[in-house]
Amino acid sequence: MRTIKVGSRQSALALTQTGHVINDLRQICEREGLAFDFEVHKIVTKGDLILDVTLSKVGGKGLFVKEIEQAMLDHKIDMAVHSMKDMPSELPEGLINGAVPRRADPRDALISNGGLTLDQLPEGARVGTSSLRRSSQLKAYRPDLQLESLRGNIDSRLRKLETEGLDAIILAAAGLYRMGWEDRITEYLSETACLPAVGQGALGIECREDDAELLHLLQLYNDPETAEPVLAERRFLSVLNGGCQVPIGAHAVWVPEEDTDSPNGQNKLQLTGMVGTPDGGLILKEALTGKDPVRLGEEVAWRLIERGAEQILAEVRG
Ligand SMILES: NCc1[nH]cc(CCC(=O)O)c1CC(=O)O
Repeated sequence: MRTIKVGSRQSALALTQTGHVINDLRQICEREGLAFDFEVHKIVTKGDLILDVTLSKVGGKGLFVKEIEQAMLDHKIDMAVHSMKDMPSELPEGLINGAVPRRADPRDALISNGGLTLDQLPEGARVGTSSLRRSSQLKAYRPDLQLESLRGNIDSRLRKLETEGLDAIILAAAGLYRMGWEDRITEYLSETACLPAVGQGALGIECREDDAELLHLLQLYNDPETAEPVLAERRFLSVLNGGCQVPIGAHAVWVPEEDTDSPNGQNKLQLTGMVGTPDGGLILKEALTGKDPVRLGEEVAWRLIERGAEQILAEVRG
């Protein structure tokens, strides 16, 4: 019996996600007759220590994962569960993404006081979000809204809806579901109003690339129907050299291929990508379909680059 040491951040969401994954893995082990046990090791990351600072000011990709990756390389832990949208596009030498489990709801959710939808919020309403992607798109959709910075873990963000006198906040639906707090959701935002972050709602499971035993288990947990769209989104992001601190969004879904004789209707991917200015004055959006997730991600990124995406991003990074 091997005990897999699972590293996790201490936030309620991270520990809950890690717990869900361990439950799933235990079930696979039972079904397949594999002898693994699991124990959680809590790790404090740089991102956790500066939760009250606007992330775009701190900069640096992978603020929440560096310490965890070092512990893995040092064999202090064997694997870690990450929110895909917090995972840097390039992993350090020696580590790989061993599985992408089935994706949860990728949409952003509005949590408002009094149950008002985005369209019903009063003129000049104060909406909390720390994400440039969300504020850019919301300002484009409703230029009258006052976007306020909102940082912290999702539990403290929900509290701030009351304590900071905000009219509404925006959070990822997936995080609320995993915490069992989906009853707080007032409205799921459409992709027209707010295209989600790359990888939103998906998890990634990182481990050492030479850990064949663990990789065998993780392969049984991988969901290709999630992994491929997420790969397209992540390729898109890395061509634009983005992270979660720039106003970039993307979402890929499976769509039926119209021009096929196959009775089952073979599927292809449809990727929508966006880059916006922080003030919402300009939102560039492109959607394409294709079979190869990597090429699709690149093509959507190139289309946006042709339309000036790199100038927008250069200004944001300024
Ligand atoms: N940036 C923090 C973060 N990372 C993952 C989630 C939610 C879960 C997910 O998107 O998978 C959140 C909170 C949020 O954006 O509301």
